[in-house]
Amino acid sequence: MIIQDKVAFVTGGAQGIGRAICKALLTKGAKVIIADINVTEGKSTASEFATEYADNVTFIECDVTNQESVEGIMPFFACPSYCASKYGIVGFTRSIAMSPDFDLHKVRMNCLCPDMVDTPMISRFSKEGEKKGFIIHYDHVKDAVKQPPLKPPAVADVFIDLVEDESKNGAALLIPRKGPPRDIEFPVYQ
Ligand SMILES: NC(=O)C1=CN([C@@H]2O[C@H](COP(=O)(O)OP(=O)(O)OC[C@H]3O[C@@H](n4cnc5c(N)ncnc54)[C@H](O)[C@@H]3O)[C@@H](O)[C@H]2O)C=CC1
Ligand SMILES: CCCCCC(=O)/C=C/C=C\C/C=C\C/C=C\CCCC(=O)O
Repeated sequence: MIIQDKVAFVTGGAQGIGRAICKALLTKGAKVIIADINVTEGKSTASEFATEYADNVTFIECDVTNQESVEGIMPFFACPSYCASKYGIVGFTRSIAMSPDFDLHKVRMNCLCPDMVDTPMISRFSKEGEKKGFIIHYDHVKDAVKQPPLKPPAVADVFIDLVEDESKNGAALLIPRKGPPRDIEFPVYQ
């Protein structure tokens, strides 16, 4: 798909991975709606981008859930409920992608499954995060957390590739901390 002049609705676009995706889309000439539950951060991000991209960016308040993760394909003992919600998104995405309605709407459904990304969210992988109930068994996970995380623009680059590649529908793309992104291969059940 050619991104220039398309309208993109980016949920969670005020900060972190969503913000990097907004920036990548604006760079490609899209008109971007930053949709986020955090009005202060959303307005601030929109006005910052508007200095360079003027009328191509706008903010609206919006409450939605949920974006995909590596935890949608691999179990993780430190946050089982979070992990379960991510498995759910993979199943939902692949189910919609194979719908017979696809021939009518032609909307492709794919998901990105990044490993840990350097955003405010990863502060939850800490002793403090454990005290607040975001994770459990911090002492068993802290070494994994020490490896350098991905940077949000690296995830946004893979997102742009996925949007531009019209051959992809129902894909789940793993973005590891080391090495190139790759398609997850799912077992075929007949
Ligand atoms: N940071 C990481 O290591 C990874 C994050 N993810 C997933 O990617 C997504 C984004 O994560 P980050 O950018 O790290 O998080 P973040 O916490 O930095 O940013 C999340 C953004 O979403 C907004 N938001 C939260 N709840 C919302 C709702 N109900 N409706 C609309 N907007 C809402 C927040 O206000 C914030 O602007 C999350 O679903 C996260 O689980 C996936 C893999 C790795
Ligand atoms: C090695 C771990 C790879 C982790 C990839 C990932 O998805 C990173 C997530 C970062 C933080 C998640 C930590 C805890 C999640 C627990 C609760 C989430 C609550 C959701 C919310 O809306 O607040």
